[in-house]
Amino acid sequence: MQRTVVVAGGGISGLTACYHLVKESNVSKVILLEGSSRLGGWMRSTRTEDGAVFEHGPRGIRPAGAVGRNTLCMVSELGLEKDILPVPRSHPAAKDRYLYVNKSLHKLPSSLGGVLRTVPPFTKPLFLFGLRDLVATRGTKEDESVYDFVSRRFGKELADIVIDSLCRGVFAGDCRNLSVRSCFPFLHDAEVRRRSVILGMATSGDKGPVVDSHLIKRSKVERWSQWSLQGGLQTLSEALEDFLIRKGVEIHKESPLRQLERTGDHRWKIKLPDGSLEADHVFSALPAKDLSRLLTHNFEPLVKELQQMRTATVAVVNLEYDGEVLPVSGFGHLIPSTEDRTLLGIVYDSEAFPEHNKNGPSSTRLTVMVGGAWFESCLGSPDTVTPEQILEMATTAASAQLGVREKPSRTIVNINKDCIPQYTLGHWRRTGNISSYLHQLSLPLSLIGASYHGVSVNDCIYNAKKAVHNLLGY
Ligand SMILES: Cc1cc2nc3c(=O)[nH]c(=O)nc-3n(C[C@H](O)[C@H](O)[C@H](O)COP(=O)(O)OP(=O)(O)OC[C@H]3O[C@@H](n4cnc5c(N)ncnc54)[C@H](O)[C@@H]3O)c2cc1C
Ligand SMILES: C=Cc1c2[nH]c(c1C)Cc1[nH]c(c(CCC(=O)O)c1C)Cc1[nH]c(c(C)c1CCC(=O)O)Cc1[nH]c(c(C)c1C=C)C2
Repeated sequence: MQRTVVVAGGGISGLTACYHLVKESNVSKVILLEGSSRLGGWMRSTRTEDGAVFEHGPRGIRPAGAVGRNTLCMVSELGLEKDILPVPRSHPAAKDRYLYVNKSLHKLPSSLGGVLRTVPPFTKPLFLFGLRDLVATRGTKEDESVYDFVSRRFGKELADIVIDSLCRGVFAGDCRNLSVRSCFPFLHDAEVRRRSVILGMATSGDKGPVVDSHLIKRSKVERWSQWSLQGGLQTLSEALEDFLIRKGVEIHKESPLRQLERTGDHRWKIKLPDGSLEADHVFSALPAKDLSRLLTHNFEPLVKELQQMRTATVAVVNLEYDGEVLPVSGFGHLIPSTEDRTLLGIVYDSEAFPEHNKNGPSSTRLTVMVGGAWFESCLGSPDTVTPEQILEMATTAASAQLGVREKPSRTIVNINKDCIPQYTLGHWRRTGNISSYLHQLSLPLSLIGASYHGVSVNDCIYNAKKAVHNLLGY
């Protein structure tokens, strides 16, 4: 096909779209336009001279489900099997997760015994919350906040402690504003199908396509919970970049799109700071807000929907300490908003991926996550808060919550502005309206990226592939 396709945005979504465009189609030209000086977007790892790796964005990918298997297939095709660092489900860094409530750490139950007895910070055994779900009636609203849904089906205590924390640990968001239908579609579907979340999930199975590869089989046999790569997850975006260069994709860094408009002959004209180019089809892998700023007034209905999409800012603080300083082993701990609104949680990175520790004597690496949906109300504008302020909060938290009295030997602070989309109430309607609009106008525009149908790396990769397949008519 004699066509030029432009992919806007070189995060993991845009890179994956280019990957499938050159691998599976005969599009004559693929052009990737990235505004910054590097590819990968939020997938960003710092590698130090003494061998340590620090993640500033995603740090672990789940192998489970259709989306998890799809990512593993791409990893194999890119020749990265040798670089995989798996964490088995039996490892403390997979099964031991903590909540910081009433100024102390509480391990979340990971066995049946723990669910049957009362364990702090809860006032009754967790299975009793489940009994309520089995008898609760089906909800009547088209959409509901995650908080309201869980309070209604499992009770307020579970919503206040567990669900509040979970939403902070995945979306850095407030469960009172997030949509259950869009953030946790399996919960919504389970209620619709079986009237009970527990029954619905017990009977849902894994309906993804049956793809099997050596790596997928290995992930099942070794029962992986999550994985990373030697050199950090940035190794994945770098491998994609190398592949695209080899396949002749035109990659333009420091080329932020300024405007996207239609030409008289139904093509796109893309304005860049130093000129313009034309394309037959555009994949936008940009955050929704950024895309809304590029579209001219002819696309007002689309712009309006995109403008309503919200994001949250997270300050990510990497701390390294000499020696083993943690009082517990595990994945990390989350802090419910009732305990501390500003501090979201702490990941114990060196537990899951000791391979990323510096060479030589033992060390501990932690990541403290700060702000999220509470950033502006607690800390003010991300443009005025200083890295020193954030670092002070992070080291104080490590000291108060984990008893780490030592001074960190290395620190890195990043204020990731607008880094996580917030699927608020009605998100499903907004994405539905956008699809109908693009379809009605037969616009040669595909929207991919974390803004729409899932924020995890797996979701971004899966949805980018699906959009390319839709274009190719698969
Ligand atoms: C702190 C943090 C921790 C996370 N942890 C995990 C985790 O453990 N596991 C997991 O699965 N997921 C995690 N995620 C989520 C996941 O990393 C992201 O959702 C995903 O990387 C988003 O990828 P994307 O390509 O859709 O968007 P982005 O990474 O935002 O990429 C968009 C790209 O578009 C570019 N751009 C913007 N405007 C323009 C323009 N006008 N012209 C050209 N280019 C432009 C940007 O520079 C950027 O490179 C985490 C995210 C964050 C922020
Ligand atoms: C405290 C803030 C955050 C932590 N991680 C993230 C934020 C905002 C981002 C994030 N974490 C996960 C995902 C992907 C979800 C997926 O569907 O694959 C994203 C975008 C994984 C995750 N992390 C935690 C949970 C419960 C999950 C869900 C999936 C899983 O069970 O693995 C817990 C958790 N996250 C953070 C901490 C400190 C923490 C503690 C237990 C950091």
